[in-house]
Amino acid sequence: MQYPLLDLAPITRHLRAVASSRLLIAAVHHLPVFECLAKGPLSIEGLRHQLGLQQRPAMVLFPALCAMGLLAFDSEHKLLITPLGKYLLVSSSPNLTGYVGLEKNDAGVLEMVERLKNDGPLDVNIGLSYVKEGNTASPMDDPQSARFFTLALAGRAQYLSPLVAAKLPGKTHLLDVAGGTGYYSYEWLLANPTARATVFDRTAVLEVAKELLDSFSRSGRPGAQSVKARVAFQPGDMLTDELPKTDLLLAASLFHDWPESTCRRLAKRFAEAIHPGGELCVHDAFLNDSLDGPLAVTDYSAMLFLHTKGRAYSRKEYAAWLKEAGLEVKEQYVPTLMEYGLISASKAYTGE
Ligand SMILES: C[S@@+](CC[C@H](N)C(=O)[O-])C[C@H]1O[C@@H](n2cnc3c(N)ncnc32)[C@H](O)[C@@H]1O
Repeated sequence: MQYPLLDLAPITRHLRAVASSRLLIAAVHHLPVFECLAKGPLSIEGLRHQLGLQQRPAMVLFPALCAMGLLAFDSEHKLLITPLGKYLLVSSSPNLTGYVGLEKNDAGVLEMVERLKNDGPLDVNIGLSYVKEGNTASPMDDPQSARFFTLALAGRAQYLSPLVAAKLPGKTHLLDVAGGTGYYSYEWLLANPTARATVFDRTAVLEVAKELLDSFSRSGRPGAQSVKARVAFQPGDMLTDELPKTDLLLAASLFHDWPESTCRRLAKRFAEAIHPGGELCVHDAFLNDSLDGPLAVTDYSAMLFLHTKGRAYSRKEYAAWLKEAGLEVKEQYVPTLMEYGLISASKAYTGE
């Protein structure tokens, strides 16, 4: 790779923008967001109730409309329509509602509307990408689709992992939960030549990770050959199985696949797996604490909403779960690239 790295964010921004276009059309033509607010500002909860939306779709839609400059928060943290957003009211003359409605019956828009209204697909037995929960069949357990979804993330992980590895602390053992390709572990082991790592994921995903480790070891990069013997692959269910104890736990692009209640549960499970003095690092893209952007992340959140059980969260939301799990959250935010960054939290020594 060439250094300094070129930020690939423009590519993912364009990719994700389609999901937020669908949010915009849905908000104007299928959920009367602007008409509801025409009577005056409403709290998030107030607007959510008027629209009949559950929490997750509301927290995908409202921040996105703020990031687009169409809604904003007033001094009482109520949502209002901005001067730009007023052009999406049928009572405004002129307005762009007709123009925005050209694609209102597009299949992708209708799918977004269904998922917004229902907080996910109508058929709850549809296997969602990157998610394995309970007895519902998951594409991550089917060899063919697990390979497809895992390899789809390989380029991003391969590109970001040297940067992430350089910013992670040096410890003796890394637990890469839901590690996918395992690239974050391989790069971290290259940077920490005596450390070990465990990649924890579903069996079918780990089959792909093992092949990628083989190529990584044979890449000819100095030290790469020594990495293979220091990696363990552990198949399992991170929601129910006991996790190996570790002094550094990485949760890369993981929490955003899950609803808030599961994120809380995961934070607790991860905190339990960390030795006193150890650290938990989250590599992800974060909403502003004010929940009104940035646009690149609200676009991403719309895409995550369509394909997983999650959405993008703010650093404040992560901090609350990690604190609740007994960890000490660090103030520092370490940006990487492609809108991602690292936040971390440590587990206090017990003094034993
Ligand atoms: C979005 S991918 C992230 C992969 C990797 N951390 C990365 O950043 O490239 C989420 C991963 O979570 C794994 N996963 C989902 N549900 C799981 C579960 N219940 N137990 C273990 N792994 C799970 C998936 O198989 C997938 O590899």
